[in-house]
Amino acid sequence: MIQINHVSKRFGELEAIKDVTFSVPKGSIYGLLGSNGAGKTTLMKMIAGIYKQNKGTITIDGEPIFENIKQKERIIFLPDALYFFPHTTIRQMADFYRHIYPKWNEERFYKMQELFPINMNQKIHRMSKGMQRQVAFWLTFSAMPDVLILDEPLDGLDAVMRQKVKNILFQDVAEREMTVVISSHNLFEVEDLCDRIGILHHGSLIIEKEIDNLKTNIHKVQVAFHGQAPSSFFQQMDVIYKEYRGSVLLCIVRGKEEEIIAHIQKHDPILFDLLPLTLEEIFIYEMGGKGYAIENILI
Ligand SMILES: Nc1ncnc2c1ncn2[C@@H]1O[C@H](COP(=O)(O)OP(=O)(O)OP(=O)(O)O)[C@@H](O)[C@H]1O
Repeated sequence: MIQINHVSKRFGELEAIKDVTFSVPKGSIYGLLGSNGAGKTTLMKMIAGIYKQNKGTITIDGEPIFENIKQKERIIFLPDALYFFPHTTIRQMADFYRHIYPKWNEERFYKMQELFPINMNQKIHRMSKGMQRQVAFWLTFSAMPDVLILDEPLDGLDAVMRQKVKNILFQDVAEREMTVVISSHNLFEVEDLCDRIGILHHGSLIIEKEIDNLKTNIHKVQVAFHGQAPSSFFQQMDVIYKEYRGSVLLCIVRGKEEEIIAHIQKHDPILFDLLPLTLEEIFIYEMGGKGYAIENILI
């Protein structure tokens, strides 16, 4: 279990993370979302023990992580910009990982050659960006971390390789209860991978929910009336966005599905549809509610 408790982080005058609290249960996948510069990488670097928070506590299975070698041997942080030692081969990097990570699994490393079709004696710096990312996953999965922190993890991988990596990730979460934190701007991927998400905005956690719960409380409504929508239509409904497309009114509404349907039907619409939102749409409208400009992007 990763526990983040009232954590703040400053860079000089900038408060990059402001009083953030959440937890990630063992054996689950947590998606960290947010606009550019929201603080995702900073938070992940603190969870990985690379940065020290100015306030609050971060623990993994009850123990603080910063400068804790025993804990760090259980964690791997895969940054968006990968780093390998210059001129090393995959085999040489694997030998390095074997000394660093006590749970390194040499048998798994060899077995994964079938999944990552790259010669292990090839020099990594000569490989393409996507191949280097494959190597990073190959080494990471062979190191058998208990906690895996992934910053924009699947960038640069082709569709087949993305699926292979996701399968191993799911397998490690299900079979050995690996705990994963992922940050990504690809919300379709996050939706597919994560059990729970947190949205960061200007360093604060503005939403923190299970993906399934997130979707049950926000809906897209398409409705039309004879003439304009009656003013009472907007009362008693938590409309977070609205836009007219000709005579059709498109709204994003917070609330329970059955209550929204009952309210709308009371107003005798000539057309009415209630549609689910994708995670990408939820992200856009929730961010809109926090002052992030979203005009005319209803999809
Ligand atoms: N080492 C640092 N020194 C000073 N400021 C920093 C440092 N690292 C990050 N910041 C600042 O902290 C804020 C959060 O940055 P961070 O990289 O955590 O955002 P992010 O959510 O990962 O963004 P993106 O989605 O664009 O990658 C930004 O304003 C950034 O300029």
